Amino acid sequence: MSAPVTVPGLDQAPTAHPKLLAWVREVAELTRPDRVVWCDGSEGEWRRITDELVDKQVLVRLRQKPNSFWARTDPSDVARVEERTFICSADEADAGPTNNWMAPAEMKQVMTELYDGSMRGRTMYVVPFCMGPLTAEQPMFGVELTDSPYVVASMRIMTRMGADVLDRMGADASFVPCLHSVGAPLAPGQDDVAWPCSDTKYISHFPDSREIWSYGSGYGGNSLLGKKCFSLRIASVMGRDEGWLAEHMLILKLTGPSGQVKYVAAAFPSACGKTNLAMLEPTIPGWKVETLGDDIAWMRFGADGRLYAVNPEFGLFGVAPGTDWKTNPNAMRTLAKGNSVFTNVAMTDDGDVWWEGMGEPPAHLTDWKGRDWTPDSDEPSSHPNSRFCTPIEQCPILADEYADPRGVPIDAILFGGRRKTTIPLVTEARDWTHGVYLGATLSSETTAAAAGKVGVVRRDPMAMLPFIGYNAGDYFAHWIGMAKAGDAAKLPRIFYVNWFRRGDDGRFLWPGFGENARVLKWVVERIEGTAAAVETPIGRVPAPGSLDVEGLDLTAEDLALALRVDADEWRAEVPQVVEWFERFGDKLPSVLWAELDGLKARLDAA
Ligand SMILES: Nc1nc2c(ncn2[C@@H]2O[C@H](COP(=O)(O)OP(=O)(O)OP(=O)(O)O)[C@@H](O)[C@H]2O)c(=O)[nH]1
Ligand SMILES: O=C([O-])CC(=O)C(=O)O
Ligand SMILES: [Mn+2]
Repeated sequence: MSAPVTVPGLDQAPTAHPKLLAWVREVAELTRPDRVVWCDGSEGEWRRITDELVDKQVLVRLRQKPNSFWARTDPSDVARVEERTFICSADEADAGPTNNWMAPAEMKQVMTELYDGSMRGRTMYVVPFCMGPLTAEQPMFGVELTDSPYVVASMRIMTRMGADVLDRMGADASFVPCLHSVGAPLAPGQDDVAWPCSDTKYISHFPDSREIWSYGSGYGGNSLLGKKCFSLRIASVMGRDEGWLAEHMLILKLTGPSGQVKYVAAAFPSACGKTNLAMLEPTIPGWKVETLGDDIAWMRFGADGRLYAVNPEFGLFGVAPGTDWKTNPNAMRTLAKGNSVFTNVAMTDDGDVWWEGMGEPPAHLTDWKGRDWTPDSDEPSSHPNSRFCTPIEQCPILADEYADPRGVPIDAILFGGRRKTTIPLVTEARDWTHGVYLGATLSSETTAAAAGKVGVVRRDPMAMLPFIGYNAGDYFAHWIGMAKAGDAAKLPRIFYVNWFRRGDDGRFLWPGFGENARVLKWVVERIEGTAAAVETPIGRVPAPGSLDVEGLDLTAEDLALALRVDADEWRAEVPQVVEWFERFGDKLPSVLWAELDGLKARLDAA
């Protein structure tokens, strides 16, 4: 046991919450920071922290965007580390076959040794935050203790953070304790590096006690603990226990030409198009999209039996490359307002940001590793997982309902992945169970959003593979069971989309982006019963002529290829699904095996 210590700031707590006070003291005594700062989320605090980061050359102030900054990480610390992410449930079976597991006591012992003195020479910030509106009946509080001022600045953008939260917490609200250290203590007089981190990394979750311990990485998904760690991994466990869903989904509001409004949630794996769809500018006249969320949806049934979704986040943490005035003008408008942090993109000579996909590159840039870059350089100027972090309230098409703690009633759920072959542009599930089957067997090619090989097809159920905080077999059963909790007639309809199918020559068959509004239109017309579909072994696809392609520059052949259901390709998929399902043993709901049997029978008859 460490003796009680005096740490400047530790006792200046603007709260009387005994549990919070005790925990902050305990962590300070373990990690030994030079001082403790209780964050109030104010403008002045933001200025102090960003000024200090600019002084230390961790951030560069952008001259072309107001109150915005350029950050470069250590080249080794650029993405989520799934290999180092752990679900430490008391019972190993509760983590299931898709998660890394270690016993909670063992993990705590390992990490306590790592945290011992890990904040020496640094400031420990206390960041009180709330996921979802503070006006919710039961606000979802978290407190992150971190030795990274970059994390504090980013948390202020991504969450509702600061004094209001602490006030609302009072003296007894429960909160999720989130401990984060970059794992790079400084000896007296030792110079700091621009991006401290450690080769040893652990992103650990304790679902039984609802705690998060993160060590060694400063990168977004590993360090902004309100996001993937709390709002998906821990919240999915809360949802299992309390009868709701925490999902990796965007939320959008779609208004059609006759004024009809539909709310759509869509789950695509990381770097597979959520932010783009959430901010879509429809190419078809009379249709309008408004944004509610671009990454996470918490969904629960309302008293009226409908499924309501809330976006727990306060900012956008979007993939930079590919974002441009043509593909996502609303993101560009959001960023133009400033107040943003850009990480691992390139900087122009006049102090703006640049990344691949923005059109003609300038003659000279500073690349994400800080080197001179010209169009002749061998490597891209920006890391493929470089990100913008920007306030969602700056989004010019943010829907009014965003701030409503009741959320919006979801009419359709889309599942989607990145597949070069096999998966058609859009398929409608026959019913809820079939929809859950489509989600449970979702597959996608891996992207740069996680460390590891890119382009490998893997199953990514509901786009939640790296984010389900418990046994995925139980998670499927939870999804199936949701049908009973709600009003069956009012359940969202489920669809499966793929914007990424390619021709033999490697080009995308479907133009995507704003043109995806045409698929949304078909979805709405299916719900309203006005669009035709054909039954296929895998589900319902648009009948010829039912997908609006008027004015679209797309050959009939490419459209047919994008929509095609090829029985041979699907027969090849079946053994992969069998192998996938077998991993869950008797945890897999038998209705999913029955769905697979049905598919096999239909393919045999095809
Ligand atoms: N071809 C094609 N590419 C797309 C489409 N939508 C998005 N992309 C590209 O896919 C990449 C990722 O898109 P995002 O919208 O940022 O993906 P995301 O799902 O929000 O990613 P995370 O923030 O990691 O969860 C970007 O490079 C986009 O340009 C589309 O409809 N067609
Ligand atoms: O979590 C992150 O670091 C970024 C992100 O949104 C994802 O990878 O899905
Ligand atoms: Mn995104």
